[in-house]
Amino acid sequence: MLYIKAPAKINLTLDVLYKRPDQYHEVEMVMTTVDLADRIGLELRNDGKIVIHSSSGIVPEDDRNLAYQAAILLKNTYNVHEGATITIHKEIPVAAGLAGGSSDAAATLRGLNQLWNLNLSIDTLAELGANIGSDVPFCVYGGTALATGRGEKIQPLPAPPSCWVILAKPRIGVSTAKIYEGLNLENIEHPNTKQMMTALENKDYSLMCKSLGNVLESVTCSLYPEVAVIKNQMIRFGVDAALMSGSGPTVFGFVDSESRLNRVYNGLKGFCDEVYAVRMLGERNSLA
Ligand SMILES: C[C@@](CO)(OP(=O)(O)O)[C@H](O)COP(=O)(O)OP(=O)(O)OC[C@H]1O[C@@H](n2ccc(N)nc2=O)[C@H](O)[C@@H]1O
Ligand SMILES: Nc1ncnc2c1ncn2[C@@H]1O[C@H](COP(=O)(O)OP(=O)(O)O)[C@@H](O)[C@H]1O
Repeated sequence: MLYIKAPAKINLTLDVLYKRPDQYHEVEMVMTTVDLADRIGLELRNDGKIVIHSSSGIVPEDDRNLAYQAAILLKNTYNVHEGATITIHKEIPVAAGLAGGSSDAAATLRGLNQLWNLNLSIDTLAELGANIGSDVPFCVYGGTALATGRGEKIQPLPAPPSCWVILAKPRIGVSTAKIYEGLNLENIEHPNTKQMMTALENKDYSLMCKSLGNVLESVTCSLYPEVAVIKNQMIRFGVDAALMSGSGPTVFGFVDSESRLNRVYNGLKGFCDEVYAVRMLGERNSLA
């Protein structure tokens, strides 16, 4: 059995520039992986089938599963005769703004590349992954990157300064399409992407905290007020900065001391059942 780690991502910035004729939005996002990860087990099958097992009751085990779609795409594109049993040990909350499904698809591409001895480059896998979803190419590379286009154009960035990340997910799932649809393009407060990139280059923690911004946050908060409630609680318990990730509803906060981490974590645990304290992974090569 081959095991591959599929980490969650957070969006340090998420900006929307305009709506494209293909109905996607042109975005500019600084993304980074965090150490909250699904584990994907891959086993070779000689009957050519792709079979999915998932530890989560809510993730589909059929062709709606993004890992299944990734495997079929790779198999058909490269005319592979073998199959695979793909076991997904789910740790990343589903429909949370943390790219769990995209990361499972990306890990499947990386893992099957090994299992089926395809010797494809990481760039080829990322290009293929764009057919599954906009966040899949970033997840193929991992680490920290600027994502543009509809999210599939990836430019590597330096790892963020070291700190703790607290994630809290209210008990709702959010549809990404619905949140993008709700965005009023006439009235956007754009985050300062360049400033965030400078913060990463200089490993400047306080500038990173100041530069966080996500144009989808107000859309999700107006549909689901509990997201704003969690963000305010996080700030009240003492994080240095907090932001919603992706289309939500997960909110993340940063602290740079362990004593404050414990205070925030325990405070949030009092009224939110899905709270995680993790490290950023930061670098591309941390995807063993
Ligand atoms: C918002 C983000 C930020 O990282 O993440 P999540 O909240 O999903 O984690 C991403 O842009 C989500 O990427 P992903 O979840 O892969 O989206 P896709 O499957 O490609 O698209 C789902 C739907 O979202 C909308 N969409 C997505 C990407 C984009 N640049 N513009 C869009 O308008 C479209 O309506 C599309 O049909
Ligand atoms: N392997 C998978 N893990 C999680 N969700 C999946 C997977 N495959 C398909 N999905 C579906 O993708 C949708 C989005 O899930 P997810 O990727 O967790 O969220 P997000 O896009 O907010 O980061 C869910 O409706 C879920 O049913």
